[in-house]
Amino acid sequence: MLPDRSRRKQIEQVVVTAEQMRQIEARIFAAGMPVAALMEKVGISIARRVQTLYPYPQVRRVGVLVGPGHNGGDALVVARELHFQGYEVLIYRPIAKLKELTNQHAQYAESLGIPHFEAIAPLQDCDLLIDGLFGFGMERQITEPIASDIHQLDRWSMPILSIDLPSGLHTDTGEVLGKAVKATRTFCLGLWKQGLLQDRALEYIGTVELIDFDIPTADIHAVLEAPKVKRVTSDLAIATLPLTRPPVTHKYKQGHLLLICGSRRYAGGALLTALGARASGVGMLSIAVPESLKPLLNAQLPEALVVGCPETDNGAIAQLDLPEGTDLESFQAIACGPGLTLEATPIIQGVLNNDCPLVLDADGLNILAILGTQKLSRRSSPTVLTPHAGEFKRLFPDAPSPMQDRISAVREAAQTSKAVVLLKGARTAIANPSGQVWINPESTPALARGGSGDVLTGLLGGLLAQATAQHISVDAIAACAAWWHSQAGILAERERTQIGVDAFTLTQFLIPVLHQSVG
Ligand SMILES: NC(=O)C1=CN([C@@H]2O[C@H](COP(=O)(O)OP(=O)(O)OC[C@H]3O[C@@H](n4cnc5c(N)ncnc54)[C@H](O)[C@@H]3O)[C@@H](O)[C@H]2O)[C@@H](O)CC1
Ligand SMILES: Nc1ncnc2c1ncn2[C@@H]1O[C@H](COP(=O)(O)OP(=O)(O)O)[C@@H](O)[C@H]1O
Ligand SMILES: [K+]
Repeated sequence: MLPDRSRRKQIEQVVVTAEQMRQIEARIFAAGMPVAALMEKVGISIARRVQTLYPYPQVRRVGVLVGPGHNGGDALVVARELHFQGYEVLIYRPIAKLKELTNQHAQYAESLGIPHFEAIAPLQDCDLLIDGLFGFGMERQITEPIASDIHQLDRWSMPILSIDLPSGLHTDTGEVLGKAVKATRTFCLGLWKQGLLQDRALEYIGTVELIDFDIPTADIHAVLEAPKVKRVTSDLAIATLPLTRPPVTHKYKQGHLLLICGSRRYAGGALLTALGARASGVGMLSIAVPESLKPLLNAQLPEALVVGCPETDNGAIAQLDLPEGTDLESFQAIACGPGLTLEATPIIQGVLNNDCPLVLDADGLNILAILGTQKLSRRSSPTVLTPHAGEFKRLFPDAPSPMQDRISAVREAAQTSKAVVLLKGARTAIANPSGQVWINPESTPALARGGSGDVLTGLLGGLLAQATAQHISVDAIAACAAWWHSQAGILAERERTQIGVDAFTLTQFLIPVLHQSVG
């Protein structure tokens, strides 16, 4: 058995579907753990957290929503424990027929004199609600009268704590099955459920915390074969980032990145991409921009080698004019796209035909959507695509919608294109061509702001150049870039409020957040 801290770090990275959770639990029960004992353990852990967060007598009246399955059973254990701690507990039990174990707990709660109701109205004056209607056994749409009762909760203002998942959310896709509870906090049980990491679930889940119930890691490994879905925790990201250098090295051993970005019309995008790249610590930074942008870039990034390129009439890059003796394969990575405009199509064709690890974003993706993603499978070096949902749809019209199950969408896109795909959003998801998925579990809507994606492209390009030099996998480094970028947004928000995080400010928080995280 692993020491507790290291085990906890590992399980925080694991993400499961309902089916995988069922299989893991089945192994635990087959090994001899009684179902009732596990329910007791889980229920008591939740009751303790409730007491810490909402202590008696500041909070007195607690309503407990009880469904027919084991989610309801957990809720009844919580109800009983809170009753013994002095809280006034009221139970809402809309479905009379309960699973056997749940029924036993219901009978015992009755024998203790805890009142129960079929209707929701008697719970109106509660200070707090515990939602144990449905967990990962939720299998069909919620129907009346429960749907209307949940609708009623939206009009009340007390906090709601959901057990395992907000009732009504699909465990894997985060879809609302008819109607769902909007939780203030979710106590996710044992392992992270995939649905809690989908953008569309975020409105429902509130703050999520994992209630560990000591699932043996051997049972997790036995069920979860690669490819897996992983949460990019801080521990995972910091362990992967190329943060230390050998004592004897030089700039070209620390990665040489070429950025190709900007046009006369979109000068700022080039600057933000370059500032993102600077923060990555890349050994050498070359930036190809239209000739007219060269003074701006030189003034802001004195350390970079700025290559001014001939321009089209509209101020886009007409051709790459790299220095004597340099070609596209001289770099450890190329990142291109922000601000290029569609006039830069020949430039994108050129980089696609070269064998250098490549990040494509913004207009790079819009041009690729016209050229077709089939081109990528002919590349022998890795390609990373960083679309937001709109770009994703243009690139992968046949993949599942990125507005719905983002994990299936990004996985299918990576498998068909043979690229690493980083689907931007509130919970950015990254997939590699073998089907491994990473999800960035923490971010802030402060990042929903023009230019913040450009910063990510530069940061990722710089990390990719270093990863190539240090043999770190491309998907892992893309996941690290998403983590670093959003952590910088979170720190910037803390210091400057949610509306204070413009993209330039974001670049100024990349190093401070790393400094804070590494300690
Ligand atoms: N299996 C275990 O022993 C453990 C389970 N735990 C809890 O058990 C939960 C899973 O339990 P279950 O598998 O019993 O499933 P749930 O309690 O999530 O719900 C399944 C029950 O709801 C019914 N149902 C599903 N969708 C419905 C709908 N739309 N309308 C009306 N009824 C519907 C099903 O027929 C079944 O009776 C977890 O989420 C967790 O809370 C925890 O206690 C840890 C241990
Ligand atoms: N609601 C949100 N919560 C967290 N992060 C977000 C949210 N919306 C956008 N982001 C992040 O902000 C960035 C926006 O990138 P992008 O859409 O390319 O913008 P731009 O092209 O203007 O730079 C992405 O990294 C994305 O993940
Ligand atoms: K629930």
